[in-house]
Amino acid sequence: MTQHMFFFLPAISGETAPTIFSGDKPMTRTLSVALSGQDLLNHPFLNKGLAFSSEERDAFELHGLLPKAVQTLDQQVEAALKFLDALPSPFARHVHLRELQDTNETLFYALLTRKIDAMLPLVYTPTVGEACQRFSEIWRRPRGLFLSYPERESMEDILDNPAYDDVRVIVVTDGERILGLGDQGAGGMGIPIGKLSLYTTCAGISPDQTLPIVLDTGTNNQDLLQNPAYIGWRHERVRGAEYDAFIERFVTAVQTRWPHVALHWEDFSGANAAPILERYRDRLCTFNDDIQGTAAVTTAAILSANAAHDGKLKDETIVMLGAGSAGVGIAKLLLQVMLDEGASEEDALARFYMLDQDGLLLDGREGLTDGQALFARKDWKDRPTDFESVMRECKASILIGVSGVKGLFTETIVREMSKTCKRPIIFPLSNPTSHSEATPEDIMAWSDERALVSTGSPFPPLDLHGRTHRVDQTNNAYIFPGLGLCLLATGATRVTDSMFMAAARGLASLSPLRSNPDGNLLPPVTQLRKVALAVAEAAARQAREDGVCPSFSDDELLERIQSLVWTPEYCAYEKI
Ligand SMILES: NC(=O)c1ccc[n+]([C@@H]2O[C@H](COP(=O)([O-])OP(=O)(O)OC[C@H]3O[C@@H](n4cnc5c(N)ncnc54)[C@H](O)[C@@H]3O)[C@@H](O)[C@H]2O)c1
Ligand SMILES: O=C(O)C[C@H](O)C(=O)O
Ligand SMILES: [Mn+2]
Repeated sequence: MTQHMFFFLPAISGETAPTIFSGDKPMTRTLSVALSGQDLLNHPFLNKGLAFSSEERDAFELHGLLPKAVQTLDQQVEAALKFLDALPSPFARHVHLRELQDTNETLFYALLTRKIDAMLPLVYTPTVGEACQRFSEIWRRPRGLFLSYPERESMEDILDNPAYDDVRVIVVTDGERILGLGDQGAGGMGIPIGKLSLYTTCAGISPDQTLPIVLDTGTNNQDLLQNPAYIGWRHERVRGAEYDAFIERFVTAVQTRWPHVALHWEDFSGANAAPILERYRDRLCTFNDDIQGTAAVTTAAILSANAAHDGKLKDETIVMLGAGSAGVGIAKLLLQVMLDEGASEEDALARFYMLDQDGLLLDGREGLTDGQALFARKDWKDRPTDFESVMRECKASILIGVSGVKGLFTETIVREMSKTCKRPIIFPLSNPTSHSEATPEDIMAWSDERALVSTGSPFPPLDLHGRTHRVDQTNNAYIFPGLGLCLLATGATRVTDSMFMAAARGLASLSPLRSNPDGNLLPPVTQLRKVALAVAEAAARQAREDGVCPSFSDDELLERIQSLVWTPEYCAYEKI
């Protein structure tokens, strides 16, 4: 494995990680590089393809290996876009983009940053879902780490590789709950790769500081177990004490290897996500994106809707369809907003109706988690608990879908809600597109175009009152890149819930609806870079307030955030 082949600028101060570029514009600078020939071309972070100048081709023994033409990054981007355009499907485009990522990261990120609205659905939701399902077909070369249960004794040695010395942020999954697509085993690797490419695209975190990890603890997906081409550990999932010990060993190994790393958990099952977060959140700098990131973006969208008509959340009635990681996470943050607005806990809790696949959560139901028990109704004895009946009786003003099940927001449900609510807020947040609780088009038709709609996956724009209206994507992609940037910039030792609240308020402050009554709840994905910086700044101030990072001045915080931002541009190379 190659290692230490390039030098970085010194850290600006304290524990800030080394960066290659400073500020939002790349500095014209020269990088000292030790690799040459095939090794240099095979290094995705250093490879420039045809953009190596003729002097560099002399110095790095590239003549003959490259065809004669010399191209600029702009020309490469144009050529790549043309090629992508001609491919037959989003899946084919995803596969090609992944290949670009593994061969020339600068070009890959130049494409993503310049064409984020077109690229996001290809490298991320929804196409990444299909990529996880078909991961065994498309696996080509190593990226990130597969830490499998049978190889647990070697985990520390695997992490010890000097190639990972600069890692500052890890996204880890065990692949058990991939979007709404269930258990994808080792194929779940698509998700950490996709999430981390957004850390770089949106927040400018240098790709060499990121590490995607799959904890391969088996799979209960029978199709995968029976597929001779399956790339993962062909074994049923490890459970109970053995699973917990494996997670414990992983966290300890990570903490020993990188004491200041930010550890992001993603797409664990509902049964494991919250307990893991509770176990480790006071031990290291860690968060669960499905619980906390989702809560923050949803809260931001709802705060934006409320602000538009001077409403208060404590006066809304919320139905949450889905009582797992996302459902409980969102409800807890919304509850905090109501408490901040001055509601009593009792009054605030009375505003929530949370349902799962067995209907309304009722006090005393067996098997409720602590999070679910908090929202279980005490006042619903002997009444029907199915979704339709609850909707008929509770007069909801906000309906959130995090069930992972397509089509649950039926015409009856939406019409019922629209009877008693002038501007129903309806968010089918389940991913990917095929698992959305309803389409925006249907919701608008069934609500006489009165609903405020937002989805988890991207949907095409709507034609509303003769105008084109962008569909908001309430996806945690609006939060985690900026939060990660905050953690790296501040060196925060812990991630507090109030940092997610601050992130939500920071994002809500950018809502187009604030200045335009017909505007969207959230800024467009083309502004995700700006969003990440705003989220990072808001969360960083809160981290300081919460005492989980040094008490930097506002200027220092901003400088530390901005100094981390890596921009995908080539720099000149000189031979060491
Ligand atoms: N938009 C976003 O940013 C975002 C973020 C996180 C999760 N999600 C989506 O939310 C969904 C759930 O994720 P999660 O992490 O909470 O999963 P989870 O497995 O922890 O929870 C799923 C919940 O849905 C319930 N459910 C299943 N079938 C149901 C039915 N027919 N009716 C009512 N409830 C039903 C389950 O009982 C469970 O409570 C997934 O589709 C995921 O893609 C979206
Ligand atoms: O991955 C996404 O698009 C959002 C979310 O984390 C999910 O699990 O659906
Ligand atoms: Mn997720």
